[in-house]
Amino acid sequence: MNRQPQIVTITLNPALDQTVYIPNFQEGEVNRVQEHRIDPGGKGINVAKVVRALGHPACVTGFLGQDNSKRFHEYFQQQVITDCFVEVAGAARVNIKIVDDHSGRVTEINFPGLSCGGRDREELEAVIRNLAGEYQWFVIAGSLPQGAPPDMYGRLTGLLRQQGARVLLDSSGPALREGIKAVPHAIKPNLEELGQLVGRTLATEAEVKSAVADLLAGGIQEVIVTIGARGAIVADKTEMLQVTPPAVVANSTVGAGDAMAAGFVVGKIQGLPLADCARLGTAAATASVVQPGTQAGPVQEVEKLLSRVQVSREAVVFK
Ligand SMILES: Nc1ncnc2c1ncn2[C@@H]1O[C@H](COP(=O)(O)OP(=O)(O)OP(=O)(O)O)[C@@H](O)[C@H]1O
Ligand SMILES: O=P(O)(O)OC[C@@]1(O)O[C@H](CO)[C@@H](O)[C@@H]1O
Repeated sequence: MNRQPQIVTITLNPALDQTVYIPNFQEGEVNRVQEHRIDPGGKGINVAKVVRALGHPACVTGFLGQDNSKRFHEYFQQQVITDCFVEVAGAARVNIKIVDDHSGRVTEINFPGLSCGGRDREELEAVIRNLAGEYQWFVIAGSLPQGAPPDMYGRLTGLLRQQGARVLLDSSGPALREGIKAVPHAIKPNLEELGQLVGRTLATEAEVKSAVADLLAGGIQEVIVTIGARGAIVADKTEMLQVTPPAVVANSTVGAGDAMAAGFVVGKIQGLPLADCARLGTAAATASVVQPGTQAGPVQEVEKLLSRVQVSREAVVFK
């Protein structure tokens, strides 16, 4: 079988991200919205939009709710993203992202989202089995919909691995804990998610490195730990790198982690070494942070940022 180096992303619980800009947002007070926008999102969909912005083909699958699926289908058509979503009853959630442009703080309100049943899951597995025969890299990302068993990502990862595909898993809580039992090729937790996964607080560089080393020893090939504006630790069996983004004025940090995953996987399919995958991921993440709402940065911006990303074997993230 001649597999294409296309990236398929799996989003079981998509969202319309409603980003509201409120200067000096005050909890418990009346707050007035200055600007707002809505973007089709959910982690896997965000990964696909960045993959496309970087000039690579992307295919998306997962569940969409039939009551508002049109909005997503139209978006995929506009962005020239191959659309293999399975429709289920209901509507994708609307997640609220409150950006305080004075402090730069983002408050996220994420709803539980779609519900799926056994038939829905069977239909999706059939779609994914077909795609696995054709494509090589899969990014499974985000929370599980209601009704999905906690080991659903583990099951999908196992199915994809059996067919020789590579999986990057980006989730949190029980979905991530159960998912890694199927040993995905790579994972991309943020610092908090990594702490929850290993069951300990990770405050120092040594603590993070030891958690990463434990995961690599368990068979995961690449681990990316994102730490917001401070950057990321990116590791495989041979090296552990620290990557710092250039200082930028953030417009919305929502989806920055998804952009990092997208750039990293694009680097992998281009056959780049780990340091360059980390650099491309970080440049894509930084470019997305500058954009309003949950959007990809343009490829020209990513290219300009590449040389300003610092990749080091020394302690730069926790210095
Ligand atoms: N304020 C910022 N300025 C520059 N780069 C940033 C900023 N915030 C995040 N980044 C970049 O984005 C990457 C991912 O950020 P972060 O750790 O916030 O991801 P995340 O928590 O997984 O995000 P999400 O779940 O919203 O996608 C970081 O490693 C960094 O390179
Ligand atoms: O509730 P989940 O599935 O964990 O995260 C959903 C979400 O916050 O993740 C994306 C940013 O990474 C947003 O587009 C979306 O609203």
